[in-house]
Amino acid sequence: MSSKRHRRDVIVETRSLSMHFGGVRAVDQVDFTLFDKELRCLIGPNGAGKSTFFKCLTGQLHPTAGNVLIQRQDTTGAEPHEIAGLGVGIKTQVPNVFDGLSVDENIWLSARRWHKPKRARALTAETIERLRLGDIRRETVGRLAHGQRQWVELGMVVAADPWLVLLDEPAAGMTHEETARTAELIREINTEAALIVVEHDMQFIRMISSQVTLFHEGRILMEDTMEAISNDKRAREVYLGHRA
Ligand SMILES: Nc1ncnc2c1ncn2[C@@H]1O[C@H](COP(=O)(O)OP(=O)(O)OP(=O)(O)O)[C@@H](O)[C@H]1O
Repeated sequence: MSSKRHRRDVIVETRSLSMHFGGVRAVDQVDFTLFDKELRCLIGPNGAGKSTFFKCLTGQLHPTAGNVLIQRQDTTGAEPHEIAGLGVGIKTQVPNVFDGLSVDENIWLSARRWHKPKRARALTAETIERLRLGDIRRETVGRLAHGQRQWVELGMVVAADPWLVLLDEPAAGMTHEETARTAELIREINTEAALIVVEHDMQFIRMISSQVTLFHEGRILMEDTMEAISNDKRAREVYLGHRA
């Protein structure tokens, strides 16, 4: 990680970011700011625009208008591999593992994509330990349970040694225990990197106790702690009423 960055540096910014699909304003003039080492969850009811916003950050979608800046660099319209090349770890909802390879091999490939062999080996060992994947390191990923596969994917993100991590629903389909373990992993990753996490599971958000950005109809309705959002009448109406 760069030693030039400080905790209060703005590392992700969107300016009037919009993504329209025909007449649907999925994301509508969103101004968003993330500081270094922050852990931020994006929540909102179905169709609020969280995933679309996330995809504009990762380069999966190219916005209709406005700008995305990552470390003050304008990345509007960049491709996902270009964003990853800045040292950003991305986990999308679409699985990104090699089913026929072992856990070790998957993680090594990810580390080796960005680092020289010696550093890649060290990062692989470190990641296996950090994510407690030691017991399954030689297993073929295609044979793992859903939760374990998700952790291998998280491992692949971590193995690249990113300074910013973007995760789309990392706890989707997990049991309560797996969700708790994933929350623990995310807090651990946050000791070294900033994160933006799109998530539905409010229990999970409470477990990671992050700042939350609440989306509604393509816009940011509120930014605060989960507790403050739970206590806000309007936020409850648009979101929590359906879920809490
Ligand atoms: N590729 C697309 N083409 C057309 N409309 C889309 C497309 N992707 C998203 N939308 C629309 O944009 C709006 C925002 O969708 P988005 O998936 O970003 O919401 P979300 O907050 O992530 O919802 P969910 O929690 O259901 O995933 C919705 O009205 C959706 O139908």
